[in-house]
Amino acid sequence: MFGTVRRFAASQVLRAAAPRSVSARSIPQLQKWQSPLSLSSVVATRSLHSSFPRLSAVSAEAVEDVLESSRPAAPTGEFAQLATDNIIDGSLIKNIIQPDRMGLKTMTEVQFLTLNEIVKGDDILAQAKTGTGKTLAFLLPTLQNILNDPSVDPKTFARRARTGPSEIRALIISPTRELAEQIAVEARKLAFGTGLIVQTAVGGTQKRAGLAKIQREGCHLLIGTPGRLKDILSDPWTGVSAPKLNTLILDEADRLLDQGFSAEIEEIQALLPNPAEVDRQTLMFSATVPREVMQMVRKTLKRDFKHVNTVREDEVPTHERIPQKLVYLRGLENGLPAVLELAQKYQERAESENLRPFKAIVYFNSTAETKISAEAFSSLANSREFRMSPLGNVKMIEINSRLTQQARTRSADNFRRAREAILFSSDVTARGMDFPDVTHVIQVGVPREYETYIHRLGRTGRAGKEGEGWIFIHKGEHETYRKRLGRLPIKGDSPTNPTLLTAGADMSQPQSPDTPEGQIITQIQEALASVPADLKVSSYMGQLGTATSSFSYKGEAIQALNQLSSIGYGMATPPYLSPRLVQQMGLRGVTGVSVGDRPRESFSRGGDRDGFSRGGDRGFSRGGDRGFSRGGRGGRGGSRGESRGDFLFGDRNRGDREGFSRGGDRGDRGGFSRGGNRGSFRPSGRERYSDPSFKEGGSFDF
Ligand SMILES: Nc1ncnc2c1ncn2[C@@H]1O[C@H](COP(=O)(O)OP(=O)(O)OP(=O)(O)O)[C@@H](O)[C@H]1O
Repeated sequence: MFGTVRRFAASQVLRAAAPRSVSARSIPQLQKWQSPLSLSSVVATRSLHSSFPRLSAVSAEAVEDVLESSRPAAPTGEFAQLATDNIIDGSLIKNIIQPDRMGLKTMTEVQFLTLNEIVKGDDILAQAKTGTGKTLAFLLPTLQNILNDPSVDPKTFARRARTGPSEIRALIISPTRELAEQIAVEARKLAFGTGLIVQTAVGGTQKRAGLAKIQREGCHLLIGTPGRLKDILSDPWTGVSAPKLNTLILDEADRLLDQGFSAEIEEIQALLPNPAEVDRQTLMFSATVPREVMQMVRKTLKRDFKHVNTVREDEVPTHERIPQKLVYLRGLENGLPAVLELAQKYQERAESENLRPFKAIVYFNSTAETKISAEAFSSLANSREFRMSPLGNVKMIEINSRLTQQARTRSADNFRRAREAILFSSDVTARGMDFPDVTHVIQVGVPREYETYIHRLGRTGRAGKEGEGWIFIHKGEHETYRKRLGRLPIKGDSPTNPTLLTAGADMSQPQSPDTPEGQIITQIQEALASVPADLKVSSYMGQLGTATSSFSYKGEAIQALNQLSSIGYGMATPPYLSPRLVQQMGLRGVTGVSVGDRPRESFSRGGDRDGFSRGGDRGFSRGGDRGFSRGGRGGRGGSRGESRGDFLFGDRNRGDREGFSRGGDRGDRGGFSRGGNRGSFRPSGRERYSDPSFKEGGSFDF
């Protein structure tokens, strides 16, 4: 309502009558597109509390309209009709429907239900399952609204005239860099030929080059990650400001409003024009909206915001049609063999049953696990035997916040393009990333939050396609699993007839070369043998935080990790933990903890199996080159007190928090580009344990 007034006040009304621009009020044709949402206010409060228990924290007066969950699920409305009816500009629609462009025909439910409200200017909280087209749902009406703005002259754009860096009309904030870039790609496709200029501001990229581009070309729609946006907008020297901003969009809104980002989002809002002077529409989109963030939602949206919820009341907020399976691992060391077995079995089936080839994302809770797994599988993939196998064309790709932004973008692009691949990933890709044809999402360990599970799973089965979800956990994590994920439709694997034999195999025993599972385990053990020792230590340390919080008993977690280090990694002894860390983690007196301040080398020596000796001491001396030395990890060298030695290798210094744990990998920060004391990373030489798993217990300084 306010938005309508704002957009079509005075002189704007004239413009609204022009064929190109559209007003919900002035164009009668729009009425037939009027989403049922506007009719649902009478049931708002009831449905809010009875139908969406996860949202029960919202106070009744905060929400004016909530879409009844019983609405038809089928998408309604052809895109082409929107142009015919003069609701959306013809160029935008052409870009959507032309087969050589986006090639889409019909709106999805969330697109249909939010279009009218956004064009009208309402504040919206939209909740729809992963992969249901939320990006286009906010981009299309937002670009239309910019075109509707009479102070934006498309002819000027057509001549590619300079528009200036302070012409920003809409701002999209995304929690990760990859997602911001993906949205920008989509926005540029959509805006093609309209003259609208889309720019990005993401961390890890050269700030100066990005700024110069904005200054040179101007900007109507700016898409970025919180830190970089704040940097740019708060620095008067950049010349980039948004005095005419009409629309603020928070994608993955719940993530942006949780503790990790909320302060920055507030700071960005403070840099925008005062909403009392320049009316602003705020849009929030997410697949999940946990109750903890609802207070922030209320603070950020207007009192009369609309809540569009396409998640039906009888439905868990994930794709019910995607089969999800739980597999118990005998030991943590069984995780990678189980991944390989799953890949092999599927690929064999794919060939005979003509299924899509294996394209999987394997999620881990720590960056170090993604690194060690990618390294082991890459080495495996280089073997002749593997290349000749049905998995021979599968690309092994790694993505996490420890990589440079360039490498992250390259990994995401490679995986997007790949037909057959495994992406070993931290949570940097868990939200919003739209990789085509992902057949499997495999989660190793219990994810730290329910929402994390849902978003990760959402990388498969997108846009109506098939997919499978798998979760591998140690039996010691059962209780945490039950509490976090117990209500989801995840089927336990049959104990009597297990799908993955390697998951339950005793890996401490010699493996039979005559059984497929024996071969797989040997392959993985050999591949891990070639992994440098520092990676093994960092993986152990990375998992120390996650395991001690997801296992019911710390002793069991330590035992499982020690077994992983010896049987899985072939280490002679588990890494030593400094007395201080042991105390901070409450591990004093726990059986199996190796307390000590020994030099790093002493615990890193490769095991007695062939190949481990290679990865031994040498690995540590190279440690700095392996991507761990960036970001001012402050004094990794010999001058540092050895008492902290055992932390020099963990990816705890922040890397794996990539965005989804508090203060985590925060999209814009991953590249250490700032090196400041942001989040929990302190480059002062005082290492800080910031593994996501410590969320519950807080971070530790030592
Ligand atoms: N109307 C449509 N018809 C068919 N496909 C569509 C339509 N709209 C979007 N898509 C496609 O669906 C896929 C998922 O869209 P998108 O990435 O926007 O999902 P999302 O809801 O934002 O998911 P997430 O919650 O994971 O961020 C994309 O490949 C997109 O091109």
